[in-house]
Amino acid sequence: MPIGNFNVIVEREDCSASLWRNRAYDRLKLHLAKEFCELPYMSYPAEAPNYIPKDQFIRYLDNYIERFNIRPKYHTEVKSCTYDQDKQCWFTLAHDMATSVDVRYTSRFLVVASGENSAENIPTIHGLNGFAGETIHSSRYKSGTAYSRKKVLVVGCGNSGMEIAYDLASHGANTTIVVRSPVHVVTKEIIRCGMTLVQYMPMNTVDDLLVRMSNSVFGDLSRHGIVRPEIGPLLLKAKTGRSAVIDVGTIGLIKKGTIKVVGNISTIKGNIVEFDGRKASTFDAIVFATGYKSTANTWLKNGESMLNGDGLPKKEFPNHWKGANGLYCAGLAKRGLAGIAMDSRNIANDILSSLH
Ligand SMILES: NC(=O)C1=CN([C@@H]2O[C@H](COP(=O)(O)OP(=O)(O)OC[C@H]3O[C@@H](n4cnc5c(N)ncnc54)[C@H](OP(=O)(O)O)[C@@H]3O)[C@@H](O)[C@H]2O)C=CC1
Ligand SMILES: O=C(O)C(=O)Cc1c[nH]c2ccccc12
Repeated sequence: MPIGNFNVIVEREDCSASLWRNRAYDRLKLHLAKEFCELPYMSYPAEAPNYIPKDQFIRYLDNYIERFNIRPKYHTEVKSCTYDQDKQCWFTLAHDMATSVDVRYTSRFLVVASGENSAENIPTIHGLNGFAGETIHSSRYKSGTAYSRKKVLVVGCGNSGMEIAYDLASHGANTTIVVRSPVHVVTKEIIRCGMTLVQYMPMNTVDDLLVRMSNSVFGDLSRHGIVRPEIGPLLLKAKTGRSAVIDVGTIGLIKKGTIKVVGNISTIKGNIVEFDGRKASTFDAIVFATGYKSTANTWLKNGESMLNGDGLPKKEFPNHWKGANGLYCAGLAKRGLAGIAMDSRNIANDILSSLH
């Protein structure tokens, strides 16, 4: 039956908790099909330190759904989720983008797993509206090919900014990156080691080790404008949600002078960007690798028991993952991969116990 812009509504009762728990995966695969294959770490030259062949990554995803018997619902966008007090269930309106069909799900449980990294966050910067060049958020960045020989400023030195800066420089862009705060640069082996050890040892002991190992790999980067935070990488993640950055080759290019590091932007005038404590430069393009916002509050209609207006949990960790009426959230506590794993276990156990 036609409703608004949509063509057909299909009634379905088979929505399981796992389907919603895996909404993030669903989105990932959708992106993969359309865009991911062109993202920086897929397009690195094969000799780059962390190069992952595209087919290997896709194989990993396929193995994952097979191993856990997940049936992802691809190309589907959730429009709204509302709790129906009378029927005591969650009512979800979704849109199948492949067929332009609307699908209605009813479920006893609803798990919000749409992530902290949902909508682009672009900061307010004086003069940005009048910037004469191109501006793009990291979420829409695909490859450095189009930026060859251009002067590009990357704003933000999280994992996105550092990867994109490497990709731009590898494609011959004259690349500068804004590093405004202290950051922990690590290797993927070091962070993996830390995530394993912290399951058995105190966090500060592990953090000490991670900082020592990282310093021995990268040396003191302060003369290049990169300073370590006072607290270790794992505690920083737990306290502030800020991730360590896995180097993909960017640090080598910074040391060589191929990628330049600058401090915070103070103002933009035409195509001239001025920085704190440093003279201004002109740029052809600015890539905003300035992070994301949750958007769960836009489609979750009566989730006040769990989320605030920013689409993040109201309750403090570790009690953030459960709302009222079978509502849960996984991966919204800014606790990284370990936090997501913890949420998933709590939610699965809670659902299991309420089914008995
Ligand atoms: N290969 C991987 O594993 C990858 C993982 N990720 C993950 O995805 C998530 C999102 O990452 P990402 O997109 O990098 O976003 P992040 O939120 O991690 O980083 C945003 C960066 O932008 C900076 N920033 C924000 N506003 C400004 C501003 N006005 N001026 C200057 N700098 C600013 C922040 O600095 P400040 O700290 O000062 O606020 C921070 O360095 C993270 O968890 C990350 O670890 C992302 C890419 C690849
Ligand atoms: O779990 C997190 O988010 C962490 O901060 C540790 C971590 C796991 N995988 C990563 C990839 C890039 C940077 C940090 C991590």
